[in-house]
Amino acid sequence: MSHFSYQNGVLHAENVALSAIAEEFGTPAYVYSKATLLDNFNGYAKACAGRDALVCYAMKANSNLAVLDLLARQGAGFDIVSGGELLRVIAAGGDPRKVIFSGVGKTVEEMRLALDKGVLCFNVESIPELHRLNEVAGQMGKRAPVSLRVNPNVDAKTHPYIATGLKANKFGVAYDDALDTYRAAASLPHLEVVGIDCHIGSQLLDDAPLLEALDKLIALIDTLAGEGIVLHHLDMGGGIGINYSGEDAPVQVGDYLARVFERIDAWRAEKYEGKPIKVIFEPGRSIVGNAGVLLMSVEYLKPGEEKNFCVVDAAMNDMMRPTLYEAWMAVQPVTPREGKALTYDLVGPVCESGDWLAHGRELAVQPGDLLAMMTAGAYGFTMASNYNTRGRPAEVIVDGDQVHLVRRREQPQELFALESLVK
Ligand SMILES: Cc1ncc(COP(=O)(O)O)c(C=O)c1O
Ligand SMILES: N[C@@H](CCCC[NH3+])C(=O)O
Repeated sequence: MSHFSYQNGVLHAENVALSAIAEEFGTPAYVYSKATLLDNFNGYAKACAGRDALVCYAMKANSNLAVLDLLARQGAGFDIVSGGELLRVIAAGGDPRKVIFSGVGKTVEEMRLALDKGVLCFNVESIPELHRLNEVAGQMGKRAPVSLRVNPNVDAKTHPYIATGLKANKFGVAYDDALDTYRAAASLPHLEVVGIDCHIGSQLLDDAPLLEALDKLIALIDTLAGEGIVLHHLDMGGGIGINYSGEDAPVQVGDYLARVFERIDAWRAEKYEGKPIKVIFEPGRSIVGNAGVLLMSVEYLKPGEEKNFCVVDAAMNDMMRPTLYEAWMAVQPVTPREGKALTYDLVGPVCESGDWLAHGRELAVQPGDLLAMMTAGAYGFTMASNYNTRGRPAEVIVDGDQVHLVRRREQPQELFALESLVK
């Protein structure tokens, strides 16, 4: 459930009017609802209660330290894809022993850092990566815990740019090569094979492809067990979608997890005398997506013969999803006004024709009005850039009637502070 609602004609985050936040912190600004964030995490935690299961929040979706801290305090682990993300987890008070390290391009330095901090597992994506990790662990006198990211070749039925589980994608080890890759991993002295994982794509509305992937992983675990390679955990990745349009009907997290556990329990009962296997999930979007909005102001209205443009102070550098995926994001006035609505393209000040946030929206607006892009908490700020020397937005967390500035707006001078002139 999301805690953004109209109260007395003004859009609120929990008990705080977004207009008050705009006045205090300026726009554009990302505003997050703590209650929504925790509700979403607790949806996973409840479905996992009493089981050997770990929810490793995929922090690429939103890695603000305050968000990580709130989730760590609920017991979350983290799915990371860089050494930088690991340092964020630690800075936020998260436990590295609950960290899963994913990604196709881990560097030697990143492997060293992760081994030194004692992460739970490396999700390895290729044979060369296995060899590099074996070497680095050997130099450090350690054994690296390893899971193979298997690419189960199932169609996630999502936008091609965010599907990851097909043969054509760069991710993971091909299903048909997985057995040989496990044998290679098991033969390396400084690796300890502990698990298996997959992540087939993002914004999945239906869990059928995920369950299909699960069946394939189960079959592989059985084959491996037959060879004496016994796995201790099964990581389903992330991918559960959210309702962007008001009409998307994503599978409920509780229902999906129940179906996963039902299959796993039946399989373990039949083949392993009921001995459980640890289950890991790596959700990102379904934890933070509907917990955030991007608050912006209308700068100019430009009526035209072909199109009307509503120029706002947020842009593609603040929120990439429309430009990158042609993603449809809901936009709502903070204080809806009476009067004639026009059809607008919502665009930012960046010098690119691709700088748009929404196309063809019916809006009754005037310059100075506030708009909120809804469901913007995931892959919003984390994908923001400084293009056009634009400072990235402030980030604010609302908790009931309290407002916390959790990242201040970047100032222009900070954007070139690392640069120097040719001597
Ligand atoms: C390896 C991995 N795990 C988890 C996630 C989180 O996915 P989502 O935000 O769709 O839950 C991603 C991103 O798609 C990912 O690449
Ligand atoms: N960033 C993407 C999802 C990619 C997920 C990362 N593997 C989005 O906004 O939808």
